[in-house]
Amino acid sequence: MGDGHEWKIVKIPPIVQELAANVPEPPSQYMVGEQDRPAITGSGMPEPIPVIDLSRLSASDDDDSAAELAKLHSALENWGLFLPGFLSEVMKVTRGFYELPLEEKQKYSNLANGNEFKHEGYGNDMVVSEKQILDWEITSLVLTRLAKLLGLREGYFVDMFDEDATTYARFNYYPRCLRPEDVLGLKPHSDGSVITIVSVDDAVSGLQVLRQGVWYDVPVVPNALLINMGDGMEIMSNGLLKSPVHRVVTNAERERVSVVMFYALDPEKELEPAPELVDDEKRPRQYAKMKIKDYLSGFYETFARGTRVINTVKMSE
Ligand SMILES: O=C(O)CCC(=O)C(=O)O
Ligand SMILES: [Fe+2]
Repeated sequence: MGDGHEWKIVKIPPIVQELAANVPEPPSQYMVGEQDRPAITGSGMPEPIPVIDLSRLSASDDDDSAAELAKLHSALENWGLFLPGFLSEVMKVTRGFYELPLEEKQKYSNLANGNEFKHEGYGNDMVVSEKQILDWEITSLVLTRLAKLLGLREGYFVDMFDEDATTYARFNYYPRCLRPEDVLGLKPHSDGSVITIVSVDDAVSGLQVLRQGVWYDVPVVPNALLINMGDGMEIMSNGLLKSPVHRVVTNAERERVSVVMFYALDPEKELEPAPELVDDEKRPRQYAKMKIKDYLSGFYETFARGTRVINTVKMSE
């Protein structure tokens, strides 16, 4: 995750997109073992993944926002993720951003030191940046509400994202695969971020989430975003919020894409439960302290082996 770590790659695999274009059947190393075979369609849902209205969530303290906060709480307890009622929200946040006073908007300026042009930021040529800022606006709103939900100071999580915090975008492309029952698009994992925003393919499903040992399909909602908790949030919340294990199955008929924004902390910072959420009697500390950059380097290694780095910092009961 852009932490400057260099990876020793044992063998460089072929680019899957090229492979898919040239060979009809996936080679054997892409086939998962018998016990890991993906059921291409997940099980029927015990209840739908909630759609949360972010504008209600941000309303001043009234019944509406309390009800929405309760809904968010149960979404995260049950799924670790939720769908923000999105399109109208983006319009609102966009409008809100442009309505900010000039000096506020210029905090996001695409000019460094007043004269060096950056690719991202507010200014005359603001192409990529708009979405980035909106994503961050949404992320900080959610982080504020999560802090409140956990009984922390509202700015608790937002303030942890200092200027060295890393935002990392991943563009996933899953080619068509003739053996979807044998080949996964993305192995089961939880994200190493604090929070992740996913813009999923608006037509092709594939993302599945694990809940109590059962895989469920995350439904395709056109133009929707999906927000999920990452390991950083599970650790900082001392396990009160869970970072869901998810995977992507392949599809024999259609290719699929997704764009994922991971919000992670400064690699030099330590990751550990918020002291306010640790209580030696009622809720002992569940995770040991670890430097973010060590966590992230462990992340890639354990991901490659199909295990979870979070298990390495879990305290034994
Ligand atoms: O493709 C997706 O829907 C999810 C991708 C994902 O989980 C990831 O990139 O970490
Ligand atoms: Fe993920």
